[in-house]
Amino acid sequence: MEQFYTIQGEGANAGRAAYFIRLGGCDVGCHWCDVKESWDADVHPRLSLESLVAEASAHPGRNVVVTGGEPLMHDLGPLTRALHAAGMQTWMETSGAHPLTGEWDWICLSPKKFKAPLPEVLRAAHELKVVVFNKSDFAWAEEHAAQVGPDCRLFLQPEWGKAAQVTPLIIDYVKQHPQWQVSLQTHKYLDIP
Ligand SMILES: C[S@@+](CC[C@H](N)C(=O)[O-])C[C@H]1O[C@@H](n2cnc3c(N)ncnc32)[C@H](O)[C@@H]1O
Ligand SMILES: Nc1nc2[nH]cc(C(=O)O)c2c(=O)[nH]1
Ligand code: SF4
Ligand SMILES: [Mg+2]
Repeated sequence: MEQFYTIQGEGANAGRAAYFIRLGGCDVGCHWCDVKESWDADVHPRLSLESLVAEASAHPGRNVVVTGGEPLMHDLGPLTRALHAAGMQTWMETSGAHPLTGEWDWICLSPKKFKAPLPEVLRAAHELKVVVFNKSDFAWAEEHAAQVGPDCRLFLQPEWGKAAQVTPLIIDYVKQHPQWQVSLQTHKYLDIP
Protein backbone atom coordinates (compact mmCIF):
# COMPACT_ATOMS: atom_id res chain seq x y z
CA MET A 1 0.00 0.00 0.00
CA GLU A 2 2.80 2.44 0.93
CA GLN A 3 6.43 2.66 2.01
CA PHE A 4 8.05 5.35 4.09
CA TYR A 5 11.19 5.97 6.17
CA THR A 6 10.33 7.25 9.63
CA ILE A 7 10.78 6.66 13.36
CA GLN A 8 9.10 3.58 14.89
CA GLY A 9 6.50 5.29 17.04
CA GLU A 10 5.25 2.42 19.18
CA GLY A 11 6.34 -0.32 21.54
CA ALA A 12 9.77 -1.72 22.39
CA ASN A 13 11.55 -0.13 19.40
CA ALA A 14 9.94 3.32 19.70
CA GLY A 15 12.34 6.08 18.75
CA ARG A 16 14.41 3.99 16.31
CA ALA A 17 14.67 4.82 12.61
CA ALA A 18 12.91 2.27 10.38
CA TYR A 19 11.66 1.87 6.84
CA PHE A 20 7.97 0.88 6.87
CA ILE A 21 6.42 -1.41 4.27
CA ARG A 22 2.62 -1.36 4.63
CA LEU A 23 1.01 -4.31 2.84
CA GLY A 24 -2.60 -4.12 1.68
CA GLY A 25 -5.31 -6.51 2.89
CA CYS A 26 -6.87 -7.12 6.31
CA ASP A 27 -9.86 -9.28 7.33
CA VAL A 28 -9.78 -8.60 11.08
CA GLY A 29 -12.10 -5.58 11.08
CA CYS A 30 -11.17 -3.54 14.18
CA HIS A 31 -13.81 -0.78 14.38
CA TRP A 32 -11.14 1.69 15.64
CA CYS A 33 -8.45 0.77 13.08
CA ASP A 34 -6.38 3.83 12.13
CA VAL A 35 -5.62 2.55 8.57
CA LYS A 36 -8.96 1.27 7.25
CA GLU A 37 -7.85 2.27 3.75
CA SER A 38 -5.45 -0.71 3.92
CA TRP A 39 -8.18 -3.34 4.20
CA ASP A 40 -8.88 -3.93 0.48
CA ALA A 41 -5.66 -5.31 -1.05
CA ASP A 42 -7.02 -4.96 -4.60
CA VAL A 43 -7.01 -1.15 -4.61
CA HIS A 44 -3.26 -0.91 -3.94
CA PRO A 45 -0.41 -1.17 -6.46
CA ARG A 46 1.71 -4.34 -6.69
CA LEU A 47 5.48 -3.73 -6.49
CA SER A 48 8.32 -6.11 -7.32
CA LEU A 49 10.37 -7.52 -4.45
CA GLU A 50 13.53 -6.18 -6.06
CA SER A 51 12.31 -2.56 -6.19
CA LEU A 52 10.92 -2.73 -2.63
CA VAL A 53 14.19 -4.05 -1.20
CA ALA A 54 16.24 -1.55 -3.23
CA GLU A 55 14.13 1.36 -1.89
CA ALA A 56 14.41 0.06 1.68
CA SER A 57 18.20 -0.29 1.36
CA ALA A 58 18.60 3.25 0.01
CA HIS A 59 18.23 4.73 3.54
CA PRO A 60 20.84 4.79 6.30
CA GLY A 61 18.65 2.80 8.72
CA ARG A 62 18.86 -1.02 8.58
CA ASN A 63 15.49 -1.77 10.23
CA VAL A 64 12.41 -2.59 8.17
CA VAL A 65 8.93 -2.76 9.74
CA VAL A 66 6.49 -4.89 7.76
CA THR A 67 2.96 -3.83 8.68
CA GLY A 68 -0.42 -3.41 7.05
CA GLY A 69 -3.22 -4.19 6.78
CA GLU A 70 -2.48 -7.62 8.17
CA PRO A 71 0.92 -8.69 6.83
CA LEU A 72 0.41 -12.38 7.68
CA MET A 73 -2.32 -12.60 5.03
CA HIS A 74 0.68 -12.84 2.64
CA ASP A 75 3.51 -15.42 2.47
CA LEU A 76 6.31 -13.30 3.92
CA GLY A 77 9.12 -15.81 3.29
CA PRO A 78 10.36 -14.27 0.01
CA LEU A 79 10.21 -10.65 1.25
CA THR A 80 12.00 -11.31 4.55
CA ARG A 81 14.67 -13.51 2.92
CA ALA A 82 15.37 -10.75 0.39
CA LEU A 83 15.54 -8.11 3.16
CA HIS A 84 17.95 -10.27 5.18
CA ALA A 85 20.08 -10.88 2.07
CA ALA A 86 20.31 -7.07 1.71
CA GLY A 87 21.53 -6.75 5.31
CA MET A 88 18.27 -5.44 6.80
CA GLN A 89 16.68 -6.33 10.16
CA THR A 90 13.09 -7.55 9.78
CA TRP A 91 10.44 -6.36 12.23
CA MET A 92 6.71 -7.09 11.94
CA GLU A 93 3.49 -5.59 13.31
CA THR A 94 0.77 -8.26 13.32
CA SER A 95 -2.56 -9.24 14.84
CA GLY A 96 -1.40 -12.88 14.67
CA ALA A 97 -4.69 -13.99 13.10
CA HIS A 98 -3.03 -15.86 10.21
CA PRO A 99 -0.25 -18.49 10.07
CA LEU A 100 3.28 -17.28 10.70
CA THR A 101 5.54 -16.97 7.66
CA GLY A 102 8.86 -15.17 7.18
CA GLU A 103 12.20 -14.81 9.00
CA TRP A 104 11.84 -12.24 11.81
CA ASP A 105 14.22 -10.38 14.07
CA TRP A 106 11.32 -8.79 15.98
CA ILE A 107 7.62 -9.67 16.08
CA CYS A 108 5.19 -7.23 17.69
CA LEU A 109 1.92 -9.09 18.28
CA SER A 110 -1.12 -6.88 18.85
CA PRO A 111 -3.98 -9.37 19.38
CA LYS A 112 -7.55 -8.44 18.50
CA LYS A 113 -10.96 -9.47 19.91
CA PHE A 114 -12.36 -9.46 16.39
CA LYS A 115 -10.18 -12.40 15.16
CA ALA A 116 -8.13 -14.35 17.68
CA PRO A 117 -4.34 -14.70 17.41
CA LEU A 118 -2.94 -18.15 16.59
CA PRO A 119 -0.92 -19.99 19.31
CA GLU A 120 2.13 -20.18 17.00
CA VAL A 121 2.29 -16.37 16.78
CA LEU A 122 1.74 -15.93 20.54
CA ARG A 123 4.71 -18.28 21.15
CA ALA A 124 6.96 -16.46 18.65
CA ALA A 125 6.18 -12.88 19.74
CA HIS A 126 9.00 -10.71 21.12
CA GLU A 127 6.51 -8.05 22.18
CA LEU A 128 2.80 -8.19 23.10
CA LYS A 129 1.14 -4.81 22.52
CA VAL A 130 -2.49 -4.67 23.61
CA VAL A 131 -4.63 -1.72 22.51
CA VAL A 132 -6.79 -0.55 25.43
CA PHE A 133 -10.23 0.73 24.41
CA ASN A 134 -11.95 0.32 27.79
CA LYS A 135 -11.26 -1.05 31.27
CA SER A 136 -12.29 -4.61 30.39
CA ASP A 137 -9.21 -4.77 28.16
CA PHE A 138 -6.81 -5.19 31.11
CA ALA A 139 -8.17 -8.65 31.97
CA TRP A 140 -8.15 -9.51 28.27
CA ALA A 141 -4.50 -8.37 28.05
CA GLU A 142 -3.57 -10.66 30.97
CA GLU A 143 -5.23 -13.65 29.23
CA HIS A 144 -2.90 -13.10 26.28
CA ALA A 145 0.17 -12.40 28.43
CA ALA A 146 -0.34 -15.89 29.90
CA GLN A 147 0.08 -17.39 26.40
CA VAL A 148 3.33 -15.71 25.25
CA GLY A 149 6.91 -16.89 25.95
CA PRO A 150 8.75 -15.95 29.16
CA ASP A 151 10.94 -13.25 27.50
CA CYS A 152 8.10 -11.52 25.64
CA ARG A 153 7.84 -7.83 26.58
CA LEU A 154 4.41 -6.51 27.57
CA PHE A 155 2.90 -3.18 26.45
CA LEU A 156 -0.45 -1.42 26.89
CA GLN A 157 -1.27 1.20 24.26
CA PRO A 158 -4.27 3.56 24.42
CA GLU A 159 -6.69 3.41 21.52
CA TRP A 160 -6.08 6.80 19.87
CA GLY A 161 -9.68 8.02 19.99
CA LYS A 162 -10.02 7.02 23.67
CA ALA A 163 -6.55 8.15 24.77
CA ALA A 164 -7.83 10.94 27.04
CA GLN A 165 -10.00 8.46 29.02
CA VAL A 166 -7.84 5.31 29.01
CA THR A 167 -4.28 6.68 29.36
CA PRO A 168 -4.79 7.47 33.10
CA LEU A 169 -6.14 3.90 33.59
CA ILE A 170 -3.05 2.48 31.84
CA ILE A 171 -0.73 4.56 34.03
CA ASP A 172 -2.43 3.27 37.21
CA TYR A 173 -2.38 -0.31 35.89
CA VAL A 174 1.35 -0.25 35.01
CA LYS A 175 2.20 1.19 38.45
CA GLN A 176 0.35 -1.74 40.04
CA HIS A 177 1.52 -4.40 37.48
CA PRO A 178 5.08 -3.35 36.57
CA GLN A 179 5.68 -6.27 34.25
CA TRP A 180 3.70 -4.11 31.78
CA GLN A 181 4.95 -0.90 30.07
CA VAL A 182 3.10 2.04 28.54
CA SER A 183 3.25 2.34 24.73
CA LEU A 184 2.13 5.60 23.13
CA GLN A 185 1.69 6.25 19.41
CA THR A 186 4.48 8.84 19.59
CA HIS A 187 4.50 9.45 15.80
CA LYS A 188 1.00 10.97 16.14
CA TYR A 189 2.21 13.42 18.81
CA LEU A 190 5.31 14.19 16.69
CA ASP A 191 3.12 14.58 13.57
CA ILE A 192 5.30 12.32 11.44
CA PRO A 193 4.25 9.21 9.43
C1 LIG B 1 -2.59 -0.65 11.79
S1 LIG B 1 -1.96 -2.05 12.63
C2 LIG B 1 -1.29 -3.05 11.28
C3 LIG B 1 -0.67 -4.35 11.72
C4 LIG B 1 -1.62 -5.44 12.19
N1 LIG B 1 -2.81 -5.53 11.39
C5 LIG B 1 -1.99 -5.22 13.64
O1 LIG B 1 -3.12 -4.85 13.93
O2 LIG B 1 -1.09 -5.43 14.48
C6 LIG B 1 -0.48 -1.42 13.44
C7 LIG B 1 -0.58 -1.17 14.92
O3 LIG B 1 -1.49 -0.08 15.13
C8 LIG B 1 -2.32 -0.40 16.22
N2 LIG B 1 -3.52 0.43 16.08
C9 LIG B 1 -4.36 0.46 15.03
N3 LIG B 1 -5.34 1.37 15.22
C10 LIG B 1 -5.10 1.93 16.43
C11 LIG B 1 -5.77 2.93 17.20
N4 LIG B 1 -6.90 3.53 16.78
N5 LIG B 1 -5.23 3.28 18.39
C12 LIG B 1 -4.11 2.66 18.85
N6 LIG B 1 -3.44 1.71 18.18
C13 LIG B 1 -3.93 1.34 16.98
C14 LIG B 1 -2.53 -1.90 16.05
O4 LIG B 1 -3.02 -2.53 17.22
C15 LIG B 1 -1.14 -2.36 15.70
O5 LIG B 1 -0.38 -2.56 16.87
N1 LIG C 1 5.87 5.99 12.95
C1 LIG C 1 5.05 4.96 12.93
N2 LIG C 1 5.22 3.95 13.82
C2 LIG C 1 4.39 2.88 13.72
N3 LIG C 1 4.42 1.73 14.45
C3 LIG C 1 3.48 0.88 14.00
C4 LIG C 1 2.81 1.49 12.93
C5 LIG C 1 1.86 0.78 12.07
O1 LIG C 1 0.94 1.39 11.50
O2 LIG C 1 2.03 -0.43 11.95
C6 LIG C 1 3.37 2.77 12.76
C7 LIG C 1 3.14 3.88 11.88
O3 LIG C 1 2.21 3.93 11.07
N4 LIG C 1 4.03 4.93 11.99
S1 SF4 D 1 -5.85 -6.04 12.49
FE1 SF4 D 1 -4.58 -4.21 12.26
S2 SF4 D 1 -4.93 -3.44 10.13
FE2 SF4 D 1 -6.49 -4.99 10.59
S3 SF4 D 1 -8.26 -3.79 11.26
FE3 SF4 D 1 -7.13 -4.34 13.12
S4 SF4 D 1 -5.67 -2.66 13.49
FE4 SF4 D 1 -6.44 -2.43 11.38
MG1 LIG E 1 0.08 3.15 12.29
